[in-house]
Amino acid sequence: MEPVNLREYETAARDKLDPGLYGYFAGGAQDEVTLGANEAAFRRLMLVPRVLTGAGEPALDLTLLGRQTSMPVLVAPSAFHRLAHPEGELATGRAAAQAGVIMINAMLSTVAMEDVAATGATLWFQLYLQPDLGYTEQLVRRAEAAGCRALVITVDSPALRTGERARSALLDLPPGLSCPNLGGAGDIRQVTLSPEISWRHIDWLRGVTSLPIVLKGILHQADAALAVAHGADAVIVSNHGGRQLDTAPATIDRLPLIAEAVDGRVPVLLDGGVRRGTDVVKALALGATAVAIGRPVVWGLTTAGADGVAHVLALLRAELANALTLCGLGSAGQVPRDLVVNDGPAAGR
Ligand SMILES: Cc1cc2nc3c(=O)[nH]c(=O)nc-3n(C[C@H](O)[C@H](O)[C@H](O)COP(=O)(O)O)c2cc1C
Ligand SMILES: CCCCCCC(=O)C(=O)O
Repeated sequence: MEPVNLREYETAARDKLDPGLYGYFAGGAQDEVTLGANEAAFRRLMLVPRVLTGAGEPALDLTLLGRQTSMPVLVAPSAFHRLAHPEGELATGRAAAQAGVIMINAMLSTVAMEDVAATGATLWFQLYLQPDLGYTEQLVRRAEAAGCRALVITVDSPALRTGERARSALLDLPPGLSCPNLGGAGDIRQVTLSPEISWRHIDWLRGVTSLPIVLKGILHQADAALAVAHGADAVIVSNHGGRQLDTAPATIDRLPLIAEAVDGRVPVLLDGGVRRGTDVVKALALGATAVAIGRPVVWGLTTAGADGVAHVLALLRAELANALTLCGLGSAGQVPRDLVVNDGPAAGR
């Protein structure tokens, strides 16, 4: 039977995947405290609807960094889509194009960015800044030439996590799979996650490209303010889906402070644990312009390729529209702060 929500897509994908691969996609760092916290924090928040507003069918579309998108949901960057489905990121790109949403293509994509761009999806390119600036600049130029519309710099990864589930499968891709964005042999070992990367590198990047720069992995309000001061065009509140620093806080809990620090100067995006349309509404109420989803896209891809990803996006769109309507709202762009109260079952009342 076809899955009817994003959680059912995870079950369907788990049933199809080799257990080690499922562990890589589903897992988080160490004790997976952050992984669990992302979803738990959404469940703690409750929505207080308004009634008799006559709002009509809700509008979901918006303009993000100069590009039209059909709803405030993006495809988060995730590596190695060909581990999930033979067509890999090509299938994901087709689904994103069909849904009219932005796809953030990972540096560690198993399909070249040019080929993903050819699907017609609006692409942003995710990059781990490399200490070798010449190499980094080559990647930037390639992303510009491929028509990527923004660079998403992952800033939560000065090192790779330790253990356990999410670390498996990482270093050796099966024969025939590589990361063509890296050039050469496309070997993951060509990527350095370096603790030497700093704001100086963001300044350097700002000087070499006119593409919008998005910093992904912001959790502290002071870093959000620094991001704006260093010329970032957007920030993504993210803990890498609980896959990097374990016991980092849930993203939705950090969002209000970050939105306050940014104060409307650039869009604030969020990822981590978004599984329902109501989660999207909560993030919009707490100051996000849009959200991104990581694992649900991989589950859709595993289950049914491009059709599965398209269905995941369609389900979330329908849930979002329904949640807005039930809240008495006519637009995803105008979700009031007082819609959300921190009053859920886990709050101990
Ligand atoms: C299998 C997998 C691979 C990922 N690969 C990357 C990556 O290459 N670069 C990156 O910035 N984030 C990566 N992420 C993190 C996602 O971009 C995103 O922050 C996270 O998945 C959001 O949480 P969610 O999965 O709960 O939606 C990855 C996440 C997963 C699950
Ligand atoms: C050497 C870089 C490994 C990054 C792996 C991709 C990723 O971000 C993940 O969470 O997995």
